[in-house]
Amino acid sequence: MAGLKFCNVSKLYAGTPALDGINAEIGKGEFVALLGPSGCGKTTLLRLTAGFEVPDKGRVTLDDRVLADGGSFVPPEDRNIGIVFQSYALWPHKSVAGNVSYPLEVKGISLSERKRRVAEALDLTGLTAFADRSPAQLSGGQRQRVALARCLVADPRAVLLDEPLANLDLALRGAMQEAFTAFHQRTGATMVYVTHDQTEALALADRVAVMEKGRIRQFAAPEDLYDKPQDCFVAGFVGDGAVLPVRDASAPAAGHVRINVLGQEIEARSQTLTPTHVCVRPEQLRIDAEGPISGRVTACTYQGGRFRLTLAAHGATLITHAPVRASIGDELRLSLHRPWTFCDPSASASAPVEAHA
Ligand SMILES: Nc1ncnc2c1ncn2[C@@H]1O[C@H](COP(=O)(O)OP(=O)(O)OP(=O)(O)O)[C@@H](O)[C@H]1O
Repeated sequence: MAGLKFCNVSKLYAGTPALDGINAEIGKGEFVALLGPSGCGKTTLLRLTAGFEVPDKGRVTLDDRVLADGGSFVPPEDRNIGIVFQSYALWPHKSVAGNVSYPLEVKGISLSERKRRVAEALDLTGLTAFADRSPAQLSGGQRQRVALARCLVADPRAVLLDEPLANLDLALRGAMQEAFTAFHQRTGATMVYVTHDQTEALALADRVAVMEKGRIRQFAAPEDLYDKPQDCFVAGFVGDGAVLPVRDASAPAAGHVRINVLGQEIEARSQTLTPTHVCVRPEQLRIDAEGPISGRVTACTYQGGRFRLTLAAHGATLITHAPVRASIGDELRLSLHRPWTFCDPSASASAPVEAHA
């Protein structure tokens, strides 16, 4: 399996950029998720990789083979890239084995070789027992696994997955996420997975590219996106919590700053000496009878094993977790523990941003 590289790739629709100068490298065998709000360009980047779209600018390479670059363009059928769609796209009149075998028949592979490769793909996707069933006799998750097996049987150099779990219910999505992870570990395939569901992206991928308005805002491991977001968009889009402007930063030691936030001077983590914002995750804001910050509960929702509290404090909206239910209007004391700061001069210096739940 090969690595994918995007150099300064742009795509315009009617003069409006759907992709705007994408630079990214996806390593051989890496599982990468493209995450972002609707319309940010995730599907366009995937379609461009598959060869269904031609970039207006830039170069796409797979394992050092140029797929698209100015005048040169490799058509989809010659890229050897597998694609799994949300809609499964199975042949209804063919059996599971027949569906999986089809790409090999088209390539003129011999019957014995086809049988061997189909058996291997069915085994990898846990479908051996369903080989003779028709797609109509399968659940949604099983159909999606047939689509995955059919894509893999051709031994693609990379696998692209476009919101493959969007049509499944929550329980099945969880089971399929585990199936994808197990599958990736067994095959070592290079996988690019499009989703607007951050839980799915953070759970599955080695690295996540967070996109907004046709650009990649940050491309990092899930834990780094959550713990060390580089700008207000990523801090607000990934994970829960609040993003607040900071004042009067000073740097006592490398990796640390003292900042003024919520009326307190506190120590925060930082890679910059001049932070403009702080990202406060719920676990960094603790209910603490001795805490210096006062907050009023404005919402309380049960999240299974804990309550999520929304609080108004110093003109900002904060999020924390509590083991017991709180009432709207309760006044709580809070303390803040080593949040992460970053420099994002393009964001408004005074407007607090509430992160996504
Ligand atoms: N064929 C097209 N013609 C014109 N505009 C398009 C076309 N395809 C996509 N766009 C526009 O390009 C932008 C990026 O679309 P894209 O489908 O890549 O977004 P996305 O991040 O995949 O969104 P979603 O999560 O809703 O699928 C959007 O503004 C969209 O309206």
